[in-house]
Amino acid sequence: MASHFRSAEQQGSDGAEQPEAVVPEAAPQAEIADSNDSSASQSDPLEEVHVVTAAEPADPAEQPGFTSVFAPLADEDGPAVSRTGTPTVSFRNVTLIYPAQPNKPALDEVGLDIYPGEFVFIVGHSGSGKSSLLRLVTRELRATSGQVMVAGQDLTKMKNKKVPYLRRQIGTVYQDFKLLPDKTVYENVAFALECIGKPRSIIKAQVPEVLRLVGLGERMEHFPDQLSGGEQQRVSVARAMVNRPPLLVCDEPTGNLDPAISLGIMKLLDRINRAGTTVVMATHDREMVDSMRKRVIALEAGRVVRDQEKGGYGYYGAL
Ligand SMILES: Nc1ncnc2c1ncn2[C@@H]1O[C@H](COP(=O)(O)OP(=O)(O)OP(=O)(O)O)[C@@H](O)[C@H]1O
Repeated sequence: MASHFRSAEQQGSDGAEQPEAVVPEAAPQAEIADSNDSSASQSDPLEEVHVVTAAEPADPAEQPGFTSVFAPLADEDGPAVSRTGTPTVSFRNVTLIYPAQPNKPALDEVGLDIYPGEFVFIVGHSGSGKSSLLRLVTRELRATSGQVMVAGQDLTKMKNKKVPYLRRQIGTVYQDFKLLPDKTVYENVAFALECIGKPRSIIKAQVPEVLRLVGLGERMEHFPDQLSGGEQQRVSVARAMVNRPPLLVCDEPTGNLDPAISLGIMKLLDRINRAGTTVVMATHDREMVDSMRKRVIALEAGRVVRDQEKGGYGYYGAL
């Protein structure tokens, strides 16, 4: 599968590098809000392929040849992912040490490759390093040593000013949804596109489409506090996917949801993956991991202790 990523080097303008800072826990979604980013151009090849224009009929999904970020629901196994070409995510001897814990690496010499189209669960005890690993992928954090590559770009060397361009190619979904409470469902999703300078016509076409696809077509004018937890998580999935990112990073997306609702979210993420998006998900949800039979990477004390095709939640010590 070809990579849909664009090089951050091609996207940013040159200039003096900004001082490096550890980006706070806050939302990568908010990081999309790069108001100085004038290069959210319509000549973006990724977006030209996928964009739904206002001139199209009300339901583009009914048009011949329409391709969505969501594949049809399917019971059979998805297509095998060939692990060739440039990995979407590649870690080489990655160590991460938080200043507050200098003697205890959060990640310790981690090596892994995740290829385009894969669906990978990251599992492990609390504190094993799952969130830290994901935060390296989104460049919320920089590795202390080693190399983190995302779509061939070396994030350990990437200048801060290029990070927003990386982030707009990575959808993120979190346990706590991170919705803006004073914005409607529609506005929450539209905001992600507004922040990267999308024209209003594109926003008006694309936001209702993605909300219909997550089953919230009738809830667009509701506010987050009028929705159930599962519905709020659907909004955050819609927000993550509205710009068709090739990589979706999820940190405990079902952590606040009951099992039945979690299943619906997982089916949604599975459809997104089957439509070609690489999904990397940290989770404690044993039942979900066991039922999905996807690739499982297990961490223990910051080290990879298991990397298994069609794995189960398992026991972290087992190799
Ligand atoms: N900001 C921080 N400062 C110092 N240490 C941190 C920080 N964030 C995480 N850690 C430490 O890094 C290690 C890995 O934490 P991390 O949050 O990545 O684990 P996790 O597997 O995601 O845990 P959980 O399942 O509870 O979310 C832990 O020892 C944790 O205490």
